[in-house]
Amino acid sequence: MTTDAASTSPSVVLIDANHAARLVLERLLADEGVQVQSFADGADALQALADGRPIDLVLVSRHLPDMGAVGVLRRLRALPGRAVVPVILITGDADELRRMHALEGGFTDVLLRDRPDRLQPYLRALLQRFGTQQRARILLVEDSATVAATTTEALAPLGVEVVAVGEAATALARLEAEPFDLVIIDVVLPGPLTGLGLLSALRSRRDELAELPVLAYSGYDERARRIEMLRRGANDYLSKPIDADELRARAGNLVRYWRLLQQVRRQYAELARVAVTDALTGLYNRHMLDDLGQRYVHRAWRTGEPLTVMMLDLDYFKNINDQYGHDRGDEVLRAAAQRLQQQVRPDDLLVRFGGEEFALLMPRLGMDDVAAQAERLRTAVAAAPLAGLPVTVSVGVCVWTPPAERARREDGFAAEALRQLLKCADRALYHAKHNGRNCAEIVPVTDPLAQPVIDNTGA
Ligand SMILES: Nc1nc2c(ncn2[C@@H]2O[C@H](COP(=O)(O)OP(=O)(O)OP(=O)(O)O)[C@@H](O)[C@H]2O)c(=O)[nH]1
Repeated sequence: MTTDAASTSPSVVLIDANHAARLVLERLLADEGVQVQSFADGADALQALADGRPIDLVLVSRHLPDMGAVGVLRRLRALPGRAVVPVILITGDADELRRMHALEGGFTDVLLRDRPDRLQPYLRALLQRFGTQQRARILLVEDSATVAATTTEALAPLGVEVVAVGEAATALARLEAEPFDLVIIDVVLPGPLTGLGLLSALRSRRDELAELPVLAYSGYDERARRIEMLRRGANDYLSKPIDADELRARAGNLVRYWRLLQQVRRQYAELARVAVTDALTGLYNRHMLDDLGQRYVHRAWRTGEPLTVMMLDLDYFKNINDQYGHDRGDEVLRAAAQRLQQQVRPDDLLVRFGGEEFALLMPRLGMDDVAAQAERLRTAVAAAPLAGLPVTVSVGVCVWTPPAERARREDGFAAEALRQLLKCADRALYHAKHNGRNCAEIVPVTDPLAQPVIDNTGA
């Protein structure tokens, strides 16, 4: 029986004389999205396998009407293009000795007939590999059109897209412009940039092309050349004439390695994002304030430009929770964060400091403008309801103007200065709350490392 399916799914040949067992396996394979060709005897199967179409896996039972599984394996290996296709022996009993025998005899693996479910992990791995390679793009850098054509043909069963270029400089331009998962480079190339030059150009970059997998190959199988390519950062090396099976296996490995690396990178970036983001409001959290805030302090010290630190705290927020529930309180917090975010400049740093309190760092904002800015933020919150409720905010502001004479500061200065500036803004906030809320209090500071004087606010 032959199941027609899209040529993009993996192909499995099943050879089993037992009709019922065949049906079970066919169903299992079809459920996994695999194309199945199944046969009841060895001769028919071998005849079908002789046509050279890509096959990803062969499953064969121990006893067939016309020959044993070992006979199928031996004849299969002699067919063109079938030297490395994985062949799994299906058997009713497999004690350790028999299993070892089968593996030594050349079978890839042994599976028990009454445990067809054991086949599933094998199939999943196959499908995963297949799925990964399907979408992969390979750049082939080869000056001979004939070799480029045969190499592209050899890679075809992987389901990858192969783009062939004849020169290293063109390759570099394509790599800069489009995403690829692997570069296959002929070591000897025409033009000023040889294969070795292209490899060095990639490895000396500062972007992710520096790590893009490179499979180098050459017709001159010199040990020294091979070692030099590997030393310069090639991930693998092949000698011409290229063995198509070996090329596919090596290229497939490198593509998988690259995909895995990309996946790990994406996960790492996501983790890093989550670590500095407040889940409720989407604003940066306090960790980010500690980290980025020190850079704001360094920049102010380096340039002499003022830095304003604000603490903004929603008024009587507990009442909102008590009266309307915690969920509504959350909605108000989200809306407040959004409202404030709309008011700040791109290089201001707004974070959720905790609870119903926000911190805002505004570089280059000095005493002349700070009152207007604080008032703008305060009125932005009070102007319209947040999540349907009237809300006001109190603002504590600390404005730091670095002195005209600035010596180099010791390590740890920025962290401590930031801490003091936040403390100062927090004390100003306390005054704003004390003075009736829905207002701003501003404190000027020249040296954040000296205890700031709070009581001379312009309140
Ligand atoms: N819904 C919600 N409430 C929170 C969250 N974090 C803190 N709170 C609540 O915010 C309230 C803060 O109350 P208080 O510190 O007494 O301050 P307040 O009621 O805003 O009063 P003043 O700041 O003095 O104007 C507490 O009830 C906390 O439980 C949160 O993530 N979601």
